[in-house]
Amino acid sequence: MDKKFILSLDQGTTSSRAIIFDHDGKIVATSQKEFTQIYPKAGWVEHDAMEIWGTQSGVAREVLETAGIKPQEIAAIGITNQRETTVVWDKNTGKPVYNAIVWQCRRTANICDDLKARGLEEYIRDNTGLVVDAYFSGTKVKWILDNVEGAREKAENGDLIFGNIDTWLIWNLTRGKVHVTDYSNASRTMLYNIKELKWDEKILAELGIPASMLPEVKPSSEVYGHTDVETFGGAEIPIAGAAGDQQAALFGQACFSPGMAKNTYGTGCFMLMNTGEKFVPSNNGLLTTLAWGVDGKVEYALEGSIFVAGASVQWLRDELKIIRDAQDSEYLATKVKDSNGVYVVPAFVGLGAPYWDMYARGTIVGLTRGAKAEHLVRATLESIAYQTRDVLEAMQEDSGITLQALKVDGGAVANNFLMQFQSDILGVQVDRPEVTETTALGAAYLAGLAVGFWKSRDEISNKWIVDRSFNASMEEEGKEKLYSGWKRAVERSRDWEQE
Ligand SMILES: Nc1ncnc2c1ncn2[C@@H]1O[C@H](COP(=O)(O)OP(=O)(O)O)[C@@H](O)[C@H]1O
Ligand SMILES: O=P(O)(O)OC[C@H](O)CO
Repeated sequence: MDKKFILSLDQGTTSSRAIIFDHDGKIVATSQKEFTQIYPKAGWVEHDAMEIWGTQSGVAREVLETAGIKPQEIAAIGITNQRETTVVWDKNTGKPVYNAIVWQCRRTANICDDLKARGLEEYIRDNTGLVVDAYFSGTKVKWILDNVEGAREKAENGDLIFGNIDTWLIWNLTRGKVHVTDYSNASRTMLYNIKELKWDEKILAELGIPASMLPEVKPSSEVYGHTDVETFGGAEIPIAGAAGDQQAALFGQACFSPGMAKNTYGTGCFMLMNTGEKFVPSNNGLLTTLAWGVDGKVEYALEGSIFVAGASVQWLRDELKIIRDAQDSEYLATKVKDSNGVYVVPAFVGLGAPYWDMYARGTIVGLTRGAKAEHLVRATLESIAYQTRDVLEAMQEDSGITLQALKVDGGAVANNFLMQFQSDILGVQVDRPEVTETTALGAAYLAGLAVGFWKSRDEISNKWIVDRSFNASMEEEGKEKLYSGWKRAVERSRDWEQE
């Protein structure tokens, strides 16, 4: 049977998605399911790893059925995932010993403080490219070993294994045959030495994590194994690519040359710039990370990680209940001419780049008696654009490159008000491509390249098509005044949580 499609599995923070792409890189069918967000305490975030597997395998089967495509027509599967989120499971039973600890979770802030107090910050930055923060997987693994009864003993006996969501999905898709990750995901653990390309023994020892728990690190475009015969009605489909969702989006946006950058607006917002085969350290609060391993080499990226972007729109919808749907935010924001001096700093889980403040918390400032729900909605959307300016400035400083245009993608780029305000506040053109599911597309490209479905990155670059460009039209003085208000608001949010 002709293999005409690639199936991409995009396991995000709030939903599991399966998308089928054709040879033109166009979406043929999509299936998506949201899953439970678990908040056991303030600042803690968990997912049920079995629910993640259940929803992800469910949407994969569903998308094939609804599109009327047989599993035998799928040339390969590509995996992309929310990064850093940590699963530890028993390799004999396949059962997680604890809920997945999500990248946003702040419970390990004290473990991070301890690493800093022991003087490890510089070593970790130089060797993993990361700042010491509860964001990354390493301290989450330690927390599980320290807090789940019997876990440390089992881990030391070699019974427990660790993985981010890519590893967890590949393990389940192959029914426990394959325990791997790719370079991009490994680089988010704070356990992987991105210069020497190996697990870092010193950090593992400092955190007390047995090396036997760790997956084998592989290129991002390679056949890791095949799906178990029972998963997709008898077909053994090659699993041929994997990358963390932000790196996959960089690939899907065809940012293949040094200096090319994209910003993805999902739950959080993540700006990545390709820096080629060079490890570029940051002096301005960004991360250095592995973009991918492809064609026998690894490439690096600079990253600005913003923890809360679209999630703040979900907060307006689910907690404040002032919008019914994320897309209502655009209509409400445009009903007022400005935010009336209101700033929302959505530091619900602390602040990521460039501030790295685990103790910052959400703040609303500038309220007056005339402040309306519309102003709050507008200020929330504007906060996404301001945070992006914070990281763009850091990135231009670190790379020495002034961006002429920014490629954007992710769920929230559907919001035209946000995109226009983004361009205005940056003073940079914002380019939205036709396919905004760039994360899934990047994973599809990685898998397709591994099995010869696509031949080269050049072939892929030619498929990138712009849908709409937004051009900056705000005058300089007004723009700078608004931005300086944001900087003052951020200061108010900092160092708040005292636990
Ligand atoms: N029209 C919109 N305006 C603003 N935010 C939106 C809009 N549509 C979706 N979003 C936000 O985008 C996010 C979903 O984007 P998605 O790329 O699917 O995220 P993730 O992969 O993190 O789950 C949600 O947080 C949602 O609130
Ligand atoms: O689920 P997303 O798309 O918000 O991505 C989450 C990031 O991978 C966290 O690092």
